[in-house]
Amino acid sequence: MTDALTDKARAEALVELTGWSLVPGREAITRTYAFASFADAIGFMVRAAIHADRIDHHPEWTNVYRKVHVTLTSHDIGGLSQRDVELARILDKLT
Ligand SMILES: C[C@H](O)[C@H](O)[C@H]1CNC2=NC(N)=NC(=O)C2=N1
Repeated sequence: MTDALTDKARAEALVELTGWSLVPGREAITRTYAFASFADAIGFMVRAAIHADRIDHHPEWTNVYRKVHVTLTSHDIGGLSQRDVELARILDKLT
């Protein structure tokens, strides 16, 4: 379990996490990744899934052809936590 981000930590995270934005009306952040091919998008999802499971924090996501839409929130606390920031950093590194 983890605590909700403070307003300051949330603002700092959004500055650092280029390409991520708050989901209107939700305690969640979102980013869309675009890949060169469907195979690249699925390859990303497979690698990301292994990392997500390792840190026990799991994305909400959908794939449409070459794109992967990711939403991160901490269901346990009904809000944003450092675990969302950690997973966002990991996903960004995988691309
Ligand atoms: C018991 C287990 O650690 C929790 O249910 C984890 C699993 N993965 C999770 N993933 C996400 N995104 N939010 C959670 O609150 C969460 N909780």
